[in-house]
Amino acid sequence: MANRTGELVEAVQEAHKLDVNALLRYAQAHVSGFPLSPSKFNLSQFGHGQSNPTYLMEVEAGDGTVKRYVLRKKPPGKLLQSAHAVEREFQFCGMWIAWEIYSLELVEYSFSNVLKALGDHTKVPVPKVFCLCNDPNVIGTAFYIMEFLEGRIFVDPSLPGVPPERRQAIYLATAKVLASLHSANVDAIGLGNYGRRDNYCKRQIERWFKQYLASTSEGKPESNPKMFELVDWLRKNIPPEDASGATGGIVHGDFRIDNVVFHPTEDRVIGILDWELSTIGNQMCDVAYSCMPYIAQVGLDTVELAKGFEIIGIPEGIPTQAEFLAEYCNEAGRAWPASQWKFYVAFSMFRGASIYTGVYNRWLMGNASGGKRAEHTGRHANSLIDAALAFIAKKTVLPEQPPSVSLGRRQYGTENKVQGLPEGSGRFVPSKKVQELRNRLIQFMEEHIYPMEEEFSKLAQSDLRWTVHPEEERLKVLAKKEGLWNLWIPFDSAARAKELIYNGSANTHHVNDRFLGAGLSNLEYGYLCEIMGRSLCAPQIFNCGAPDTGNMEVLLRYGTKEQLNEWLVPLLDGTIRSGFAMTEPQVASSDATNIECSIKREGDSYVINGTKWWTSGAMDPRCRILILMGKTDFTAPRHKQQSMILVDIKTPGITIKRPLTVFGFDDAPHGHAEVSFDNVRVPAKNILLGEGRGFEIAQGRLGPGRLHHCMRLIGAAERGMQLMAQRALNRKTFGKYIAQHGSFLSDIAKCRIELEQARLLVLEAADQLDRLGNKKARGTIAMAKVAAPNMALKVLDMAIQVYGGAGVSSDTVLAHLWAAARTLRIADGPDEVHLGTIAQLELRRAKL
Ligand SMILES: Cc1cc2nc3c(=O)[nH]c(=O)nc-3n(C[C@H](O)[C@H](O)[C@H](O)COP(=O)(O)OP(=O)(O)OC[C@H]3O[C@@H](n4cnc5c(N)ncnc54)[C@H](O)[C@@H]3O)c2cc1C
Repeated sequence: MANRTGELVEAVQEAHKLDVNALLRYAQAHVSGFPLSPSKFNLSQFGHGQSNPTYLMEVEAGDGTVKRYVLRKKPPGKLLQSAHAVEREFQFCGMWIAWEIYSLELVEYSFSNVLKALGDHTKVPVPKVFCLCNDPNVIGTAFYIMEFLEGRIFVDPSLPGVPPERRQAIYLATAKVLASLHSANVDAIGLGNYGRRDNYCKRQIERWFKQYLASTSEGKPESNPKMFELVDWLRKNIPPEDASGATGGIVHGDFRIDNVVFHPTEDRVIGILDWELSTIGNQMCDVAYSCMPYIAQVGLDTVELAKGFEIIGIPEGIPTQAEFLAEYCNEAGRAWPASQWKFYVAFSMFRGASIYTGVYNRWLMGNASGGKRAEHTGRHANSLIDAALAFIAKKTVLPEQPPSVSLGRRQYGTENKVQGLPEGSGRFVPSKKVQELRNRLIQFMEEHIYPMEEEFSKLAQSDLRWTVHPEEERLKVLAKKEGLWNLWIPFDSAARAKELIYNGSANTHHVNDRFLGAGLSNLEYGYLCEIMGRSLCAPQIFNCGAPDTGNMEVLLRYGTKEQLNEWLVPLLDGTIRSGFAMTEPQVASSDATNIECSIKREGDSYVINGTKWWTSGAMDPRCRILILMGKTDFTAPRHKQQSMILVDIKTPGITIKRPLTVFGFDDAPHGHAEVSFDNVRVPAKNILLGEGRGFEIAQGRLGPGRLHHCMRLIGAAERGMQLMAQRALNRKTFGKYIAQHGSFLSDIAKCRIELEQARLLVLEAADQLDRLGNKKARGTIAMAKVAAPNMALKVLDMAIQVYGGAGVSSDTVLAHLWAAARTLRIADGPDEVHLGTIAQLELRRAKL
């Protein structure tokens, strides 16, 4: 939830009280338009995020109008013994810390000049500064009075309570406004002498290291040898652009989302606050610092360093770090910083560690301005040093290139143009990279998969039906080798997996980058998934089958590191398979609030009781893990009763009761099982995300995973078209090839029209999913889910018709493809539910 700027105030703290009369006199003399004989004057203090005491001045003029101003002053705290040092307050990652700055004269309140220059000469949104008072005799310290901005401040970077699509807009607006600040021409606006552009980081490393040494000298907290290691690395890895000043310009110094004021209702920035640390320097430091929520979060009120979004999962709607950066780079015209990113992030953490050590030292001496809240800062400093070193040790910290399909569908830099659509191409034409993968996939299908279909089908109808054909495993190894493995993984999920699985895991010796797909967007995968859909046995050979992809996506998004290592790694490797157990025979499960399976906490375990059916994949001998949805609290609000939990299929109390059949097909060896759970006890740590989060996970799971069915249905229909045309060109009835009969020509043409319509809709849905996220794309996804199976059924039915008796037999793949397509009018959520979604959106639009 955002806080209104006017609601962030509280009574003035005792230590920050000031001479109100003196203040009023000064304001009347120096602030133009300030009421001269106010009937009321109220002073309150902002409680959040103010490095220096900041007050709201509310003045009621004689005519009853109320004017609001903001006053900001230096803190009253004790000065350090050094003649040059002054104590200031500074926030790092959302909380208060005290910060010492040497050489105050470098920045002595001259930031008000920056605000003025930016306000007068650029479009960078900054509050107007009305006056600056350097005379400590007025209210005890220097201060300035500026415009009060009525708007919203997002105190928590995870934006709780904000709808996902707005989270995206808020982050992108933040990236944009930082870019606009960094684009200001300092020479043209008279700030050329505000600081030095070159060697900023070099100077800062020495300054903060000196500070660290001063805070850890004899009789003070012990120094951490790892800090020396970190400094050594930083000194050796300063990017060349730092020396040249190529990335030099205005640096805000404390640029975070909660130092930005948003418009009261629109997701645009109306002001950047807290300019005390601004200077001229290397702007990439601002950029890295603004990305800290993705990497690590610390605060005075927390004992431990909290993990960043890239580790714990990015809240829905918030762009990935790469997307946020891509937006910034695009707007600021900056090169993609992949090769320097380690340095800038590590530098941010190093600076934080030095600051925290200083605060801790003062806390031990009894004069930290954060009071008791500063007691954990020593630990934070060491955690930051550890985090910085761990970050440096990572294999990759950013993709080599910015996301090819960014949130705004933009291209970043000329070198990336080749990744986009070829010149003059249409909207839905695959890029060269995708086209190349597609060709390889088609070749693989022709050489290895279609020829094996009959063989696989024979085994599936034999007594050995619930065993795996050895050729299937051999083809999986081949697909891995050819880079056609796990292509479904969206690039952002791959980045998270890399982070969580590869770094420091013991269980990854056999897993490498090949297991994380080809860095594709959902749209790009759409062109490939379609090809796999031409054969029922293909998706598994490429490790792209349902329900594994949906389950892997759940683990990628919501699993803990331990869960990922135990279950996701073997799933990505294709050595085990999984099931998703939600549907129950006794209740209408298209409305998942009906489900009755109970998940009850008992000590360190959860105990599961209930019956599930249509648990696809549970018959497979390789199936090891089920994601089960049940209720942890039958009394909670309707959508908070459900939870998801990981269940090892071998747990006592689980009985696979029977395989279900679809029009007689049991889909062996994969199968769809009825499964009973009788006092099944699983460790409490197996819960996903937490109790009551089941629906939230289901939303995440059902987006991309379910669109895969639509993509495959396009492929199934293409297979139908191809078989239909071949048959019609080769078989004669009543003296003519079927293809010469007028009715056939009309039918096949209509099938083609419907197929192309559905394909475009599916691609559009995938594209919207990439650009807008699950929620905003839901209308188009719902349309695709209705259109694709209905179209495929029509085309396959027509192909079956052309094949006559052979069509309804199992001698061709058509009957099985048709049966599978028919289930998807139900299994992927009944048509009626999707139609309901589409209709609701339509009516909502009409009401606007
Ligand atoms: C081949 C196959 C594989 C499956 N795999 C899995 C799996 O792996 N895991 C899993 O948990 N489940 C799976 N399912 C189950 C599937 O998700 C459910 O069948 C589906 O959600 C519908 O639930 P239900 O069968 O209880 O039908 P019900 O909820 O009883 O619905 C029956 C019918 O009611 C009507 N209806 C429902 N809602 C509305 C509405 N809002 N407006 C108008 N009419 C409505 C529709 O005609 C619908 O078909 C699979 C099903 C099949 C056929």
